[in-house]
Amino acid sequence: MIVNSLKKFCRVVLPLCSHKSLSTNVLIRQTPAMETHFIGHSRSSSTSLTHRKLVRNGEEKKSVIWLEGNIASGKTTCLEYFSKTSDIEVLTEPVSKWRNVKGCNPLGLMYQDPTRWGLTLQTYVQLTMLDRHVSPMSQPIRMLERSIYSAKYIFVENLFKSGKMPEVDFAVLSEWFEWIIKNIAIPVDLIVYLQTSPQTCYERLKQRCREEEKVIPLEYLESIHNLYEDWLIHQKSFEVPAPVLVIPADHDLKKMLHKYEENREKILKVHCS
Ligand SMILES: Nc1ncnc2c1ncn2[C@@H]1O[C@H](COP(=O)(O)OP(=O)(O)O)[C@@H](O)[C@H]1O
Ligand SMILES: Nc1ccn([C@H]2C[C@H](O)[C@@H](COP(=O)(O)O)O2)c(=O)n1
Repeated sequence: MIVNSLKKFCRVVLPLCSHKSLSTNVLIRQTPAMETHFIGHSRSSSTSLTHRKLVRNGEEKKSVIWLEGNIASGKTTCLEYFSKTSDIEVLTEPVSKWRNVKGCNPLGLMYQDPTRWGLTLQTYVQLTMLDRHVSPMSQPIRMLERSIYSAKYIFVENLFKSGKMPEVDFAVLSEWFEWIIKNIAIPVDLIVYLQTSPQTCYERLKQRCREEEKVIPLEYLESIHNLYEDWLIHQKSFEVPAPVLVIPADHDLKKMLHKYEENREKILKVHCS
């Protein structure tokens, strides 16, 4: 019955979108260490629904950029910076929902007991991120904090690989994820990866002092970091659905704001290409 409802939903949503595939091959341009660089888009995927531009019945083309990075790498701060630009809409992760769904806190529960609550949180993350991905765009460019892809390839994967998610929970989440990306258009034109050291994130996490995250050890951030590097830098773990722009992000705030400005054109060029 759920599958039928989703199929019905797709019949409504999918006609709003047209899919345009990129024909680029893997291209890694070598640059000096710590410089911003692009990593080309690999079409290793088995799905034909990757990399697409959202076109709504003859309206102008819209572009979607995902901002990816470790916990407390500075994604929200970066989005805040770009939110001041006209023509860009910024969607942050719905963390407030993850902390409060009908008075319950799945994020907090997950950190307290990942084996029991990992599935609960990640099911909700999957739903709320999907809602973000298919919501109508109000501007020509959308910058979205993370994605349904990183939820699965980084966070669910980490729970499972570290032995904290039962096999059956992982199997159910995986089937849901595969069904979603096969049947629902998830637009993306560019992935911006804020590349930080786990140590930097650890310090920023402590400084941010989110109650639920007080239990996070450095090793957790190291695991998330390694999964991100394998996915977006080495491109050896999972499908990468768009080209990747890597921005080294260990610098202080002032330098980072400067770097965002330096990269503005590269990021926004995606809309003209
Ligand atoms: N370049 C930076 N240098 C130092 N602190 C930073 C920098 N960028 C962000 N912060 C701080 O680090 C914490 C995490 O940043 P945030 O943007 O919330 O990360 P994320 O959204 O990736 O979790 C916040 O307290 C923020 O003010
Ligand atoms: N699929 C996900 C996505 C995020 N989280 C956690 C990680 C953080 O504690 C919090 C928000 O992340 P941030 O924006 O601060 O990087 O949500 C998760 O467990 N699973």
